[in-house]
Amino acid sequence: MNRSFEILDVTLRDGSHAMRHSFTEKQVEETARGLDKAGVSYFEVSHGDGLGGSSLQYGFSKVNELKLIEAASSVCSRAKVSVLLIPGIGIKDDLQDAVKAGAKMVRVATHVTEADVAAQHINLGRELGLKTVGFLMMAHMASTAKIVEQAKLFESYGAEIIYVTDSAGYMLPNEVTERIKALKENVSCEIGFHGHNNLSMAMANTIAAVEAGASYIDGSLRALGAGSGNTQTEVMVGVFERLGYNTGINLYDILDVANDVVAPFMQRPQEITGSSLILGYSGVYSSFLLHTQSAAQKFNVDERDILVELGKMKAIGGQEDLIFDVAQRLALNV
Ligand SMILES: C[C@H](O)CC(=O)C(=O)O
Ligand SMILES: [Mn+2]
Repeated sequence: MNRSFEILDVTLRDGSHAMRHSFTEKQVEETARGLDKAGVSYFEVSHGDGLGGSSLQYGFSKVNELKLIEAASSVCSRAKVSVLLIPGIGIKDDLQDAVKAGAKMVRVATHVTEADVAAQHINLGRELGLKTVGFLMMAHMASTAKIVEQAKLFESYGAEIIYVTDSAGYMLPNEVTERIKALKENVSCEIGFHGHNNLSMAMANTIAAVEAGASYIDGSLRALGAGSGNTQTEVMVGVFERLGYNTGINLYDILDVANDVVAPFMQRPQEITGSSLILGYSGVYSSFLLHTQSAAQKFNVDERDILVELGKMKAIGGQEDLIFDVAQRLALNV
């Protein structure tokens, strides 16, 4: 039986945020081997902020991501490695190097209103023969009409799949349904959805996305990802089987890699805490969580106040330095 949709696992990329970008080759190799055995078709490996993300602004990687991509690719017999690239953070050379290391898919990620910065990278993805995806981040910050407009740009550049990305874990199922349906009606690419669980909506939103026609869905093992984490891959396999879909993934095998490989290296349980809930409530980029915790500690202010303020300012990915500015202002009461 053909798969009803593809589950794309992002443990080794979104999980990099939760791991403070400290993945080792051994962790990556063992996770990749397990994902491959379980029947996952695509999984992502990069710094949490994509190729070239290792920096003072985002956090330095313990191990160069090209080595991690190589390690993952070397143990896969069926699964293909995807990489994330934010234009300007990652450059064309990074993508070419990632292909040499074994990448077979690129997801070119932009803020939801900035698809126009992705043309060159999407073109390059196609030229290199990669499965090429446009990934619209912080999708809650734009109207459905705007998302359709931006998706049409991605499509015109050659993207084969377009993602609605709930980076802040802010969206509710009806909002996901509306956006995915509109994309299905207005572009001919396949549609994907990437969720975060800050308001405990990741699974409900994922079901809404699939029922509205999404054919690529992101998840991570043990939910390892930014903020409260992503839709949990192994739980998705169970839930969608119960709903009558064919995920093509073996439930016991995916449980084994989640529990025997990923759980032991997690730095903390992936739960909804006060601060990670506020990310969703205020519409703040999930990967701001750990930076906010560091800033709150440094300036002795409440993490939640920083996040609420960032939400009001409509801060977006790439503005991580604002977190420290806000914490300092709160500390000085100015
Ligand atoms: C660079 C981001 O972490 C991409 C992502 O996973 C999201 O926006 O969510
Ligand atoms: Mn994410």
